[in-house]
Amino acid sequence: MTSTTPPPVPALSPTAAGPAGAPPAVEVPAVEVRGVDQVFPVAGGGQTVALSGIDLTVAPGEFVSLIGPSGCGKSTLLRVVGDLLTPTRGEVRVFGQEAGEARRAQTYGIAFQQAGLLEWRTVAGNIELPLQVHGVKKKERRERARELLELVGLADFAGHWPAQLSGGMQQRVAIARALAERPRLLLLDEPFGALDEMTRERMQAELARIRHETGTTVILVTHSIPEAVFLSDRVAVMSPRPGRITQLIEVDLPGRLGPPGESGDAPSTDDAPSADDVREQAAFFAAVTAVREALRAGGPT
Ligand SMILES: Nc1ncnc2c1ncn2[C@@H]1O[C@H](COP(=O)(O)OP(=O)(O)OP(=O)(O)O)[C@@H](O)[C@H]1O
Repeated sequence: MTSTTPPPVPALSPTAAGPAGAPPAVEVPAVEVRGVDQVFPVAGGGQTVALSGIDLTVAPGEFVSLIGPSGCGKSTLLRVVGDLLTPTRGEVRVFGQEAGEARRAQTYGIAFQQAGLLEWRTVAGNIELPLQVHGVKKKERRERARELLELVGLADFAGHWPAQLSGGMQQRVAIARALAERPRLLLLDEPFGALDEMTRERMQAELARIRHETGTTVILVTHSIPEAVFLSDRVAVMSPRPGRITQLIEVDLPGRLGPPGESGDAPSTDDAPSADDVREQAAFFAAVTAVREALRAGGPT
């Protein structure tokens, strides 16, 4: 006899629960990329198909890395998300807005491999620049720059000139500047690519902490498998050109710092395992292997 017991009603997740009687509130993704192609014309005729049929959804507060062989379109995809490039086909929405609207609403913070600091402005002056451009009053700018310098561990360097800082310190200033307007989405293109290995690992730990403290959604372009695994909730593996996302690999490292309030077994920044401990976990090596195999399966790197 067939059971007539109704299936259990699934518990509503906090994001799906609306007020009594109201339809459930659906969480708006931080980023939605649908069917994006990017084609560049080539001088003398012809074209380069940089991206083909890209679909990607990033949840609020999530950290996603883009990894793939050189020239596969990682930076192009980041630029499309950041409205620095209009896709040939397809659609991008950022926190429910069309990408151009999101840019005008100052949703983005962007940092690239070169820190790109203005040599004639002090460290604090560089961080204040986007605020100044948008008319924020001097006192408020000073206060925000002070907070950000604290956040990136450069509280004593406000009055220094960029040329007086190491590469790693300059990159921290660039990240502080990208965070100045409290963006909901941080786009990072190889921000640690020019740094030596030790500095790079330290910066990765800093970025994990900054993300944990600010709750910012992050998309990172990187060539480094361990970097992607250390930082990301998911790693998007891309094929050689034309770039497609061939696999999305979830990374779950016990106790690692995650978004605010979701730090796994780690109750606070102080009690979280050290970055070195995270990098020595079996789960870390397993995720590195999974990404490496996905890259190999996608074609030559
Ligand atoms: N503005 C442009 N005009 C023409 N072609 C471009 C342009 N930007 C990128 N491309 C081409 O698109 C392809 C993807 O470039 P992109 O820089 O996105 O790759 P990538 O994966 O970030 O590379 P890398 O890892 O080497 O930095 C490359 O073939 C590149 O030459």
